[in-house]
Amino acid sequence: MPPEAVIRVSDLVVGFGTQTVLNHVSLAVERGEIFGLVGGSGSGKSVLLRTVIGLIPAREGRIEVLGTDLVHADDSTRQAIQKRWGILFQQGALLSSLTVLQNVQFPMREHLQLSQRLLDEIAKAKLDMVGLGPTDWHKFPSELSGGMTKRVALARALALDPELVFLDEPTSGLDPISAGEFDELIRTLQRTLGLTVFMITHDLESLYTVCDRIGVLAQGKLVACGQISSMLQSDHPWVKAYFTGRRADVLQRRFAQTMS
Ligand SMILES: Nc1ncnc2c1ncn2[C@@H]1O[C@H](COP(=O)(O)OP(=O)(O)OP(=O)(O)O)[C@@H](O)[C@H]1O
Repeated sequence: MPPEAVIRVSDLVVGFGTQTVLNHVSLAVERGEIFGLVGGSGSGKSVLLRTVIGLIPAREGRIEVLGTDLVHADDSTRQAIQKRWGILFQQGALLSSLTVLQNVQFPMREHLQLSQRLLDEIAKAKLDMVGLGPTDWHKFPSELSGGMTKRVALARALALDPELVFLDEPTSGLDPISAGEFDELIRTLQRTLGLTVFMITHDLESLYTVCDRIGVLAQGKLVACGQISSMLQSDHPWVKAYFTGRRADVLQRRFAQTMS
């Protein structure tokens, strides 16, 4: 049986005014994989993610998520699908007036009717999953480090037990050790919870270590899509420069060792 696509984007065209940002982009993200989307600054990665989750309208094309055509879906169908995904926005986007625990409970309050005791229990369990404990429960976002903020945002993204999570540059702004730990956390959660992950990243290390497949956007098109090994063989100038440039050297050697 062919793998099941959790996200299927076909011939997508998105633009603003006279600018076409995505020009007939097609891609599929399979169930259970970690798909990394990469591309130069301004290449349309965030626009693609925002269009898939319904924040930006498509001019043409088809977007299917979890088997539902979202371009033509009515509000209630769309809301039912939205409950099945979680999103980690770039800066964490925590509500500054709410504590860590309350931030994680926020989506549950919106979508579920649970007692306060149950909300507390679930939120604490989600925070435990991302490595945060009782000393962090009652802190406000301003009292958190960058890494902790990302962890709280991830716990919130997991609040409704999603099948699919969207991560917008999950390791940006983290030092290399924290970024590595966060990558490991994503991988562990993806395996234990059976998640499908769609993530935008600039982080080469993440692309090498956690992504099962990678898609590359350039000039409004998906110019490469596949495993890291196919990125290393690509003739596209941007893909070549990105994956085989000097910065990529150490990772490439490490990758070659693991493959031999
Ligand atoms: N709401 C908007 N209105 C008008 N233009 C927009 C809007 N959002 C994005 N754009 C334009 O779309 C293009 C792609 O932007 P996008 O944010 O998707 O880039 P990106 O690949 O995510 O970049 P980065 O890696 O720097 O975050 C840019 O030219 C940007 O100016």
